[in-house]
Amino acid sequence: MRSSLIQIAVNEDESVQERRRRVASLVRERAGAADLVVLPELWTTGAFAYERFGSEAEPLDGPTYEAMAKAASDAGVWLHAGSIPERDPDGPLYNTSLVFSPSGDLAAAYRKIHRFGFDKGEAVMMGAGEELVTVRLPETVLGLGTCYDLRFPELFRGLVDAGAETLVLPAGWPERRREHWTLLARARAVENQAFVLACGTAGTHARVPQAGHSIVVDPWGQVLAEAGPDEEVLTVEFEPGQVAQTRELFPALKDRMLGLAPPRR
Ligand SMILES: O=C(O)CCC(=O)C(=O)O
Repeated sequence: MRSSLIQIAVNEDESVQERRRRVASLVRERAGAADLVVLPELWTTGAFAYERFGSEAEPLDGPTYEAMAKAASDAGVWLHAGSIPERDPDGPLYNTSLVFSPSGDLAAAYRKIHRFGFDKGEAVMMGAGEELVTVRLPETVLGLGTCYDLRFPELFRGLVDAGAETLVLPAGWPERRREHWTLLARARAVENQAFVLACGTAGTHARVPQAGHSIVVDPWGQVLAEAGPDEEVLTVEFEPGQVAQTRELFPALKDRMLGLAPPRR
């Protein structure tokens, strides 16, 4: 299976409309070169451009949905289109990822569960998703997470319990915590014996330099490919059957001890 992670530069000198057009053509260029294309988190606004979340929020089937559905079908690829600031007509904003099939149909939408910012930004401006989401492709089952979710291993265990073999994580991870990004991506791959495809952004927005360094890790924790700091298309070929092989040869997931009693005092 071939996958391309499109590490987009999100800078403030490009309008949302221009970036949407540019990204759609980058996706189209993957026709024949990838089965699955992955984009980063909140690439229309930038993950740290909190002040633009409200003004640039879209309904689920808004302009980014339309452009990405068409790009997926033009290219004939599965497209994890990263995430958008979603405006729910009856509720708050959400940080919502969209996955399209090669015919341009929406295969899944995932609302980010762990919101970043503690007492500001996304954590106060957006609602929290409540549902784990997996997507069955012909070659593998995707499990979806977004950026800050990477810090919460129980989410990925939940996805593995639901059948996930390839964990896909769009992000807008900042440069100042890049070491955590690489370490946690590898940790999630090793502990879940799953592929991790983690696609970040490049550039600087809201004065926050982005880490780039999108990364693909195999179920043994080996880094198959890693991007540099700038805009880049990272393409990797991997063997989805390696998940079952790893889980059979080294069946640590079967040794989980669930429901442990709490300490007595
Ligand atoms: O956890 C981190 O260090 C970064 C998370 C983040 O930037 C996000 O979720 O948008």
